[in-house]
Amino acid sequence: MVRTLVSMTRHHPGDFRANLRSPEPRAAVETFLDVFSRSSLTWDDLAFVRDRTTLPIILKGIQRPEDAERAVASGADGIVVSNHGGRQIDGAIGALDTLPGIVRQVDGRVPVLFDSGIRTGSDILIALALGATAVLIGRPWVYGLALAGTAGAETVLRNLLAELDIALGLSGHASLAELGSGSVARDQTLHGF
Ligand SMILES: Cc1cc2nc3c(=O)[nH]c(=O)nc-3n(C[C@H](O)[C@H](O)[C@H](O)COP(=O)(O)O)c2cc1C
Repeated sequence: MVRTLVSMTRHHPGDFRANLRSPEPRAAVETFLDVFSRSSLTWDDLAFVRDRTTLPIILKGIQRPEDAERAVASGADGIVVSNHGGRQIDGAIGALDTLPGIVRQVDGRVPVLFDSGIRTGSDILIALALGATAVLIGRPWVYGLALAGTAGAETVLRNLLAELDIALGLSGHASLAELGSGSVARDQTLHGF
């Protein structure tokens, strides 16, 4: 089943049928790597793209301060701290846990956007307090879209903004500008916070 699903994500019906007919089924992990990894891509490719466009380049999926540094050094105009939906590997570090270290490393040189699990206004507040320049929403607005089309997506976003207002007020902040690492508390023994 895994092999079938992965094959379908390639949008190559021919490959899909060929895989089904294969007398030697490939290991799921081998197929996964074949589909999702491009071992030929390196950081030099980012510099190559940078040299050829004046469009902003925002690099998504950053999880380590070292990679954030390389992204900035390679000319990225911003980064997105993200765990890609957390569905690629069990036990991966939570994106929020990586945020403070990356924010420290980037030190304001480029915007640090954040996604992964933003579901409520409090989630937005926490990410901004930990230094995100802004947050991105992945699945929630898609759920709204599925339920009620454009109006559903709008409702999801309006609810998030309303919740953010309430969370700000209830936590004693008059505006987003007042948010900082002192706005949130956390077990100091974890992840070097
Ligand atoms: C169906 C689906 C496909 C995705 N495909 C990609 C992808 O190709 N590249 C990527 O960087 N992130 C991908 N993501 C991750 C999202 O861009 C986003 O980082 C993630 O869903 C976390 O945000 P959320 O928790 O608000 O959904 C995908 C997410 C979903 C649900």
